[in-house]
Amino acid sequence: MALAAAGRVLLQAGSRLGRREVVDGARRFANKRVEVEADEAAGIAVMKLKNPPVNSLSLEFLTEFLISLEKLENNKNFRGVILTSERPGVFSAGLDLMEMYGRNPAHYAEYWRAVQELWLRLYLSNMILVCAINGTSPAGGCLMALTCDHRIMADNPKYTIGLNESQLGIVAPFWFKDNFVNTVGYRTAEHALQLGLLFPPAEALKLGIVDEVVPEDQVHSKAQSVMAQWMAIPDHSRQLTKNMMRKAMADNLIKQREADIQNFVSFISRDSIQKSLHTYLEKLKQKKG
Ligand SMILES: CCCCCCC/C=C/C(=O)SCCNC(=O)CCNC(=O)[C@H](O)C(C)(C)COP(=O)(O)OP(=O)(O)OC[C@H]1O[C@@H](n2cnc3c(N)ncnc32)[C@H](O)[C@@H]1OP(=O)(O)O
Repeated sequence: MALAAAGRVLLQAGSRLGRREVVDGARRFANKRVEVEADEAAGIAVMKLKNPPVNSLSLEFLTEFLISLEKLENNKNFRGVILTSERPGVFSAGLDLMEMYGRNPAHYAEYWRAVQELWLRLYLSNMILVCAINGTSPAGGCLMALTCDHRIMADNPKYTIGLNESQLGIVAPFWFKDNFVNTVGYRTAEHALQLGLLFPPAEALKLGIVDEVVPEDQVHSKAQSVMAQWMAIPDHSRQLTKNMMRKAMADNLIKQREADIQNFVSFISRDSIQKSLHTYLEKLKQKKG
């Protein structure tokens, strides 16, 4: 119910957003931060994250992304979505640090609700989600990929993926942790989460964070062929199976959603946590100079 109500609000906002055009038979919805190439005849859409410079998951990005996803979910002709980055090199830098630094509690609460919504919508999507990870994908970026049914990563040792929150002096919340544990197993997760490890493609493959590693120029063609394989499975049996595997974990967040928001707000508002974020942001700046 809560998801449906949130969806209606998003759709109302969505009707005021976006530009449409038809390119090579595929409809393109181009919001500012998300580009969707929607091939209705094939039943497949490619969603490209487009939030320069590093595809951080800002509140504006999350709103636009959720609107685009909702449009696809509401059109029964669409059965599959390929998630990728419009900027090869960075899939997503994760949650936007500026949404969690120096803001007020009401802003933190609004932001966290949107982050929860992103995870719930992707994790519980009835559509087939294939992630074409064409760049680095730390923390929230990794979480987005973990919600997908199949993950393909570009074979470039410069790219890394994982949940590095610990390195920032923050803590991955229980539902990030649960999604990670269900993907890589308890011991690997315990080790990687405490150290905030980021893994290059070959290691990510060994641990099961990604399902395949392919040469960089083949990520998209591979995503299309994997999608074709998944599309051959009857929707009803695939969807019921997905729901059976995922519902309990999603319900666990849904029933504690408000408490999780309060927990985030009080954690992120602490002086010590704000100081850690400040230090991390400074480090990012220094890396440039
Ligand atoms: C109880 C609950 C507790 C709280 C739970 C919170 C869970 C948090 C989850 C997260 O996702 S936290 C975010 C984690 N992300 C990172 O650690 C990635 C940081 N970024 C990088 O490592 C690099 O930027 C990059 C992604 C490897 C790309 O490197 P590149 O050299 O291409 O770009 P940069 O010069 O480093 O960055 C350009 C520009 O973008 C800013 N920026 C980078 N990442 C973020 C971000 N996540 N949010 C906001 N802004 C970001 C960076 O500072 C630069 O800004 P300017 O200096 O140009 O102003």
